[in-house]
Amino acid sequence: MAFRQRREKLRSILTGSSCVRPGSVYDATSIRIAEDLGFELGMFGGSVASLAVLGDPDIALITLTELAEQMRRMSRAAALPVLVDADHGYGNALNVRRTVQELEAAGAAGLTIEDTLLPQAFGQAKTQLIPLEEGVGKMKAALDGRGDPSLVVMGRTGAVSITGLDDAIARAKAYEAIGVDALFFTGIKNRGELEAVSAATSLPIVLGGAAEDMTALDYLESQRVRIALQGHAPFAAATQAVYETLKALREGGSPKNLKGLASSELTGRAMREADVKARSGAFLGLNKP
Ligand SMILES: O=C([O-])CC(=O)C(=O)O
Ligand SMILES: [Mg+2]
Repeated sequence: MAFRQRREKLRSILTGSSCVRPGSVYDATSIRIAEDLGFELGMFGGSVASLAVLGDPDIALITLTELAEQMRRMSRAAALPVLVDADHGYGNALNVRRTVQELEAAGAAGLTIEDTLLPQAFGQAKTQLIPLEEGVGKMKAALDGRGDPSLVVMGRTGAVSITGLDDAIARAKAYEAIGVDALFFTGIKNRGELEAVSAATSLPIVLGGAAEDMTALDYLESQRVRIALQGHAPFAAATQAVYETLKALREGGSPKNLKGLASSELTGRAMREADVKARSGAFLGLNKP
């Protein structure tokens, strides 16, 4: 599916009236599994990008080249639209523009640019934000970097839990005024905060995690939340499975007694084996009598 169509699918989620929970994806296999399970959208978080590519924590060590290459691998493997966490855009506003160009070329359906100060500043243990004006410049640069107008650009802020609700609202309104396609909030802890940001803005909302009493889809829909993240359990599940498997083998277990392995049918589906067989027939002359 052309990148444009993937982006239009993401746009239709944002302009619709339902709230979807994206599948957390991080490589070619995970995106295909999410696609096969019927997820409408994949979420490629910065944290799982760091884990999948570097095995490192989410502290802005991954480079734009590495992130974009991982995105390209996913868009080559499946047609599921993917929303990419582009962190702070890998530098200042000019870097943000370049980041948008690279992720667009890699097939992202949408991306988020956040106003967090990254990487962490010297001597500052707590998360800090860049000034609102700098955030505005980054959002402007992100929109300017778009070659395909269907690419979704989201303005993201974690201000609610860092500088407070009023500042979060001021930032969201400023990003909305510039023309971003959606507002992505992290750090919202209760219904009152969500209702306040929703009442003060009019764009579709994406919620990066929510308290237990805020997860009902009809409630989220009533607050214009169109995408609600659910963390990155698939990567944690994969890590545990690799651990258990290696441990069992290291302790002398036999490969045939291992538990929890993908069946050959599931592996075959993830490898798109039927398509490969059909191509082998068509292009390698394997179906000739
Ligand atoms: O975007 C997300 O999925 C949440 C996040 O910031 C990350 O995982 O890095
Ligand atoms: Mg992140």
